[in-house]
Amino acid sequence: MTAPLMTPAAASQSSPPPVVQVRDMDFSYGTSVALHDINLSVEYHRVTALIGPSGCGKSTLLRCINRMNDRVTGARVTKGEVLVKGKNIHDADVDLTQLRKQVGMVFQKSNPFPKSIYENVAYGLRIHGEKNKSVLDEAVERSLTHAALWEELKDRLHANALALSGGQQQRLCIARAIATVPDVLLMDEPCSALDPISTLKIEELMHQLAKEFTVVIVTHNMQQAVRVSDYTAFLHLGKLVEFAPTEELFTNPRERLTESYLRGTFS
Ligand SMILES: Nc1ncnc2c1ncn2[C@@H]1O[C@H](COP(=O)(O)OP(=O)(O)OP(=O)(O)O)[C@@H](O)[C@H]1O
Repeated sequence: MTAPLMTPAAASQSSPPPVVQVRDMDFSYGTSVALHDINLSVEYHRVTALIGPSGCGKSTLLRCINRMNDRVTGARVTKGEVLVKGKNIHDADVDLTQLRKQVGMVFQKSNPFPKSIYENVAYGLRIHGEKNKSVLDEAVERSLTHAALWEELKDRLHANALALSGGQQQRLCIARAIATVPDVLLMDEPCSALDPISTLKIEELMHQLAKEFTVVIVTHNMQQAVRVSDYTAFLHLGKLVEFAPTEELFTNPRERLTESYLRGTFS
């Protein structure tokens, strides 16, 4: 007897759940609502881009994934939930340091510490108690390799990170963020302060990084979203208007609002 074919429902049951799930989430800064009823699923080992006009809530949504908004007085999720690997990140037993190890972040402006290249990358492991030199050495080499910096920097690991170029500093920040092997890497306009060549290097890195991690990137640059991402979410006025595979969203958007944003004909 031949085995019955798997139904689509059974097939979807066997695939892993998304690494990040935002469900029915509202978010406010004090009394000002910044995000309304957001639903977003981020798949493992994919690059997901958040796009939309200035002030639509891209960075706020990104920072909800590792509770970076907790630093802002009065900022809070007022409805819904955010799950990382199935765990609600607002549960009372969530340790913020562990969460930010699991969900690393790279900012718009590179922010290396005024320490050596080696110490910048080893930092996250050290604060989690790692003292073994060979473990640290291995993590520094692995992370700099993933950030396409090892060959450039391996002979000057003890030089001050602030002496690096802007593009190298940003790749060093990527190396620092991945040294603790996060599940998810959040990138908030990581190329906006960089020249075209440094931007290209970081864009080239993204697909490599997604082999090991899951990447969520905020970008103002629609062409960059097309070049680097597998999925794109378009936000407008705090609402997630459309979320789809990038090629589909850019070539055949379902929503008129998405289409007019892509065409640059917003009224
Ligand atoms: N720290 C804050 N306190 C109060 N309101 C804030 C804060 N940060 C952002 N907002 C507000 O929340 C809304 C969304 O801002 P956010 O920075 O998330 O948008 P964005 O799409 O990332 O914008 P941009 O593309 O200009 O960076 C805006 O109305 C903004 O003014």
